[in-house]
Amino acid sequence: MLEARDLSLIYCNERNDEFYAIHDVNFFANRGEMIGIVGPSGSGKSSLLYILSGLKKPTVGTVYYQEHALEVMSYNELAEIRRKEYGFIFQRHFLINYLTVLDNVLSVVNRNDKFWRNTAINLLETLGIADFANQKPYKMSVGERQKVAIARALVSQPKIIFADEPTASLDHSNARMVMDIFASLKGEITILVATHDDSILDQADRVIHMWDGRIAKSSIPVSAIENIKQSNPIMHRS
Ligand SMILES: Nc1ncnc2c1ncn2[C@@H]1O[C@H](COP(=O)(O)OP(=O)(O)OP(=O)(O)O)[C@@H](O)[C@H]1O
Repeated sequence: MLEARDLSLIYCNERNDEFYAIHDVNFFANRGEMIGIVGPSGSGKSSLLYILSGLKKPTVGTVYYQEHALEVMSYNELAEIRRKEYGFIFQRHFLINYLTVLDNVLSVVNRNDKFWRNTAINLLETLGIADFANQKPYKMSVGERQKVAIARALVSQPKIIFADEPTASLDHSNARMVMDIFASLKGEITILVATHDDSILDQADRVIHMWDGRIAKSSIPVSAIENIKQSNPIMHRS
């Protein structure tokens, strides 16, 4: 569904030396997979998400969405894919402070359509913030605003969610709730979660570990191995 070949992203520092934010990365995500991207600060997690979603162009390499190279798409084609098929949760939430919470969530769909309004209200209820629907986001806590951003990413029923530190401002139980929501969506929706906290990724199908812009290793969480064993009697016996 999403594939990247030979990606590098090169910046220049103030002395004009080149350095690699992303270095020779190859990546694929199948439909419905939940993939964690972990690594320390500065290891390239956000850069990788931005490149995979077409928000940033790599210096080298190509990203393919459903086998179409993003680099040959027109600005409008790419914008259309981002609007209809991708959901984004950024580290900065980019909420619109003069709109209500409900209208922020509806800002990515047709806000006058009853179906989307009901979908948005259901999401706010699931996330425990329905009482804030008619409030402005600046009156809410950071964690509550993060949940609004999560509802906005999910409301259009995207095919892929790109989530950059989606639980960063949440306490443990709210982080768990958000990861449970993601886990309930995987299978249908592809979910990429960048985080420095790998403890939230126990329900991921795969975790890739970034280090200095490279994928240092890829691993499968223990719970995902258990699921594979249960669905595969030969593995289960061993
Ligand atoms: N616009 C930019 N100009 C120059 N360097 C940048 C730019 N954006 C990112 N970098 C550098 O690229 C490297 C990777 O950054 P990136 O934000 O992708 O890492 P990260 O793992 O997401 O970090 P964090 O967890 O702190 O968000 C870092 O060294 C960062 O300073």
